[in-house]
Amino acid sequence: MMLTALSVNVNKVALVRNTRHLGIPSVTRAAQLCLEAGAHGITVHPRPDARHIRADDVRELHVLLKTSWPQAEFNIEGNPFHNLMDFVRELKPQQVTFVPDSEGQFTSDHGWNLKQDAGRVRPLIAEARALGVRVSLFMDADPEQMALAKAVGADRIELYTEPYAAAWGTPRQQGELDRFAAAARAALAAGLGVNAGHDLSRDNLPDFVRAVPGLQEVSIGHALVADALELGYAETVRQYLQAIERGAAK
Ligand SMILES: CC(=O)[C@@H](O)[C@H](O)COP(=O)(O)O
Ligand SMILES: NCC(=O)COP(=O)(O)O
Repeated sequence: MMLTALSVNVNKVALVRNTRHLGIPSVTRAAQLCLEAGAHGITVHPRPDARHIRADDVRELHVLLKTSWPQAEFNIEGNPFHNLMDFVRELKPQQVTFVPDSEGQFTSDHGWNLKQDAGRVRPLIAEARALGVRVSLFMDADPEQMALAKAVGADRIELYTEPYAAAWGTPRQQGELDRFAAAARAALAAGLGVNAGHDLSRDNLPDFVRAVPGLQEVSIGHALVADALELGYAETVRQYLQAIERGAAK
């Protein structure tokens, strides 16, 4: 059975770093320690307002991965109509994740509506793929949109998991898991790979991994960095990898 890859999102390391002009905590050192502990990749979301990840962080992480971690994946997220495509053209990461966020948005909180956006994103997906970059579309758990994601040229979708995370541990949990499983099945049936992310944690991860078929990658940042403040990066990554393994176990 395929093991779900863990991609660590280091946005929040950059957020703390940006509150002083001292360069600490280091984003590249956080990535190094997470990769040494077994993380399969690094994710960044260089928002246009540079509230956390800055262009220099993206370039330095690209060099770190290329020189020291060639088997690890670099996943750059963002809105392709803002600053994202400049990074895709310059760095050609293994994966780009198109996220329909507005410039000042508090955080990502919805997926694409391809019934209205397909025509706009199609050429940018084609451009990224022509550069050899895998394209993932940030999507709500809506089975109807999955065939559209395939038709517009995406390789994968990333399921926006906040609704599941908010339901975890409540009577709504199973209903949300069923909804996400149905969306994943629709994505797989359409020939798409399945990623997931947003508000995933070491507590809610096992149930999600167990319920959602074909889950290739989870990208996790906020909760993981919060845990690393208590446990350190290495122990935290170890516990997140264990959480994935617990979910994958029969
Ligand atoms: C797309 C998504 O759900 C997250 O990867 C996003 O990067 C979160 O952004 P913030 O870290 O700015 O909340
Ligand atoms: N795509 C999700 C991601 O990269 C991190 O989201 P979060 O764990 O910070 O909510």
